[in-house]
Amino acid sequence: MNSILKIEQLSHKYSSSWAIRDINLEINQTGVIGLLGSNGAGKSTTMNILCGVLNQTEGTVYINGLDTRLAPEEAKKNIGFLPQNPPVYVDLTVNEYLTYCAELRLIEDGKVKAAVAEAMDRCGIAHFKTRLIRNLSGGYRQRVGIAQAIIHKPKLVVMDEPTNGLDPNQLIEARKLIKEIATDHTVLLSSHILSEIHLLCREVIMIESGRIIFSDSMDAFNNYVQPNSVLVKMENPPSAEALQQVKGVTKVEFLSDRQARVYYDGSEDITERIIAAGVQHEWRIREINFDKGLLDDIFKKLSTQTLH
Ligand SMILES: Nc1ncnc2c1ncn2[C@@H]1O[C@H](COP(=O)(O)OP(=O)(O)OP(=O)(O)O)[C@@H](O)[C@H]1O
Repeated sequence: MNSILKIEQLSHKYSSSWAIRDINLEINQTGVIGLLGSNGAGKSTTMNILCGVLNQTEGTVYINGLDTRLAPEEAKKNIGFLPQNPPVYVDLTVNEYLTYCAELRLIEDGKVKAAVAEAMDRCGIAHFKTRLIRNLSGGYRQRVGIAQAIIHKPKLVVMDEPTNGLDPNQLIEARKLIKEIATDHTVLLSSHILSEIHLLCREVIMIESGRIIFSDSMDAFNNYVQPNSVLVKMENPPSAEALQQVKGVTKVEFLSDRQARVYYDGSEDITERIIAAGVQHEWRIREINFDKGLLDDIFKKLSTQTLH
């Protein structure tokens, strides 16, 4: 059977410098696969090549066994793409825009209506079908972007930083939708936020300076990386001493009035414990994330090794 995605020795050069170098990978299953890398690591370049938006300098991409250079139209039937800034036409209604996308995807005339209805249903936007896209919130626009990416039922759905810029509620909804989409599609999703990849992905591919430095399951990644701090945002924060009373917490640093970096002893249930204490003492916790600063340490650690 053909792999859903196979990349061989992919490299790309913009004018004089290489943005990605010798990327090799193969994906055979549904689920969410994370492409994790800091800004400028080469995520968008890789995704743009996969989706045929950019022509690679060297190497080959196969989608469902089809070489994207030799059979671009056929290969593209198997890909849906949600770019970093989706080209959503704001003067069209949701229904008009998705109908247009379905036609672009060469869905047969008689099947367009049903395809649009199914994509809207799946993305929870059917009730907004006659609304102009300009009048939708960021979260709903993002859903329209996801709907266009799945309208032709591609095997592979590529999403470039899909949760960027969403507020906490929209984030929760977007994650739920992406996980649901991944039950019968392969979703390749990029992010520079480790906690995002942690929450969403079955497998993780880390890219740094245009090269893959780690590629394995999330479990393998978790065994490898031991985060030891979380960032906690609170509306009504306690003193550092009070936070330090939570079992497992080893040190607390306030980064601003309402945000603390909380170091802990590696306990898996540290977030639950902080939340329970927060509820009990009314700290009004708004967000808890594994410390993003940590990513740099992981990159440093991995960059000095050859893990594939
Ligand atoms: N059109 C371009 N012309 C020249 N260099 C580019 C161009 N696009 C990207 N680059 C460079 O290629 C490298 C990889 O960029 P890319 O956008 O793929 O990274 P990224 O991981 O997606 O980062 P970000 O999250 O910031 O989008 C960077 O050094 C970037 O400056």
